[in-house]
Amino acid sequence: MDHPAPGMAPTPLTDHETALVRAGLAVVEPYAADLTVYFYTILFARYPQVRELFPDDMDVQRDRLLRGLLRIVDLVDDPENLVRFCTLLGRDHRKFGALEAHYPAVGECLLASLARYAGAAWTPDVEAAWTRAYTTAARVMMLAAADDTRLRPATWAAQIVRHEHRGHGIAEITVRTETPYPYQAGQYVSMRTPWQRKAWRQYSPANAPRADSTLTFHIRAVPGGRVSNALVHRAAPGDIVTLGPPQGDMTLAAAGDRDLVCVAGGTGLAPIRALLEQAALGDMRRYVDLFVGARTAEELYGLDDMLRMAQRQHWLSVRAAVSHQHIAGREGTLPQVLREFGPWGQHEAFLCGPPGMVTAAARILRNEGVPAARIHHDPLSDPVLTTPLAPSRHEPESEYL
Ligand SMILES: NC(=O)C1=CN([C@@H]2O[C@H](COP(=O)(O)OP(=O)(O)OC[C@H]3O[C@@H](n4cnc5c(N)ncnc54)[C@H](O)[C@@H]3O)[C@@H](O)[C@H]2O)C=CC1
Repeated sequence: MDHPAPGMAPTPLTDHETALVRAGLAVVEPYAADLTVYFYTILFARYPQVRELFPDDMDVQRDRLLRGLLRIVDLVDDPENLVRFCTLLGRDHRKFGALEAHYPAVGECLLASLARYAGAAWTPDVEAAWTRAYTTAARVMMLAAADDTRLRPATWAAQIVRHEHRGHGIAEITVRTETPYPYQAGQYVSMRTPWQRKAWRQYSPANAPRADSTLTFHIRAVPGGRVSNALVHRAAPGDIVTLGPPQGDMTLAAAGDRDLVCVAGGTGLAPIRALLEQAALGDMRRYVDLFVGARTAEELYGLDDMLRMAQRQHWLSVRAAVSHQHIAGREGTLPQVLREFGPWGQHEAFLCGPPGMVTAAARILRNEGVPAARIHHDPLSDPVLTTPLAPSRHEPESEYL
């Protein structure tokens, strides 16, 4: 797990300032989509040199700004987690080429956008509280980025050394980094291709770290997904992709020594596979129940591999669930099948796959008495504006301003 550098703890906002920041956000929230368009318009008009840091197609980026902003506001009275989030965000922003000079520019345009949409609610007190919140977050990000510069590169070049189609638009792609890429099994990685140089997408390596600096990704081409389509249908051995720093807390270190229940939907098998490979390398003293789901039996692309692992590892049992096809003994959605087995109350859970599946499986586990802190998954891309502000203080953070 990444820890913030010492000495970064900001002076916490007072309760009054926190309330003002939250109240300000509540006023503009109904106009959030317009606000983010306005923000980028004035940012690029006032600081044209910043434009080149951003992708041509800004749709995903707008959503990320909101996500990051909401996260910061959510943590504004929780200095420890605020520092942790901003530290990761600052380190991750190195890959975009973010410089210290950009932070005041972003702050100025953000506050101007908030002021415009908050109208009369943008009082001097609200402005002062927002200025302090932004300055605090930006300062932590800048310090973290500067510290990180001394420790590791901003990005890693990786050459594709194997590219195999696994059917149903899924490719298994192995890359080798020029210099060692430090990550833990279960983490995810942002990647960019040579064809869309500003577009970064997240993928989880499907393997535990290897001595030969190779990583294998399972990537499904999704409709309109320019990066995933390029990786599946255009990329070939010899092409160079770029990796950003690893992220995510879904590692074995998070699991204590309890038995595990792992639920993997579609290509969500990747990080779960990495975790199990990592577990198999150690002295395994716990049991693992793995549920692998797909829409059709043909799409259970990684099942055989997992069944072979279960033959070698006595601690692993594997069950498959097929949701859109009648297959005796395997029919059902992952949440349904999960409910049939158990009990899971004493387990540590790792979930990965479509957000709807992860949410449904997490709900079942919670109902069985598994505390939220023992249910691990990467952040879900739920629509930001319908996400409540207050909960999930301990959810792994990852999103990118
Ligand atoms: N680190 C991460 O967070 C990773 C996340 N993923 C995500 O995993 C997903 C995989 O997509 P596909 O392979 O197309 O999966 P898919 O659409 O083929 O579905 C896989 C399984 O999830 C179930 N499922 C889908 N939606 C559900 C819902 N709303 N409720 C209950 N069960 C549901 C299906 O029945 C099936 O068993 C993508 O959303 C991808 O972004 C993939 C890899 C890593």
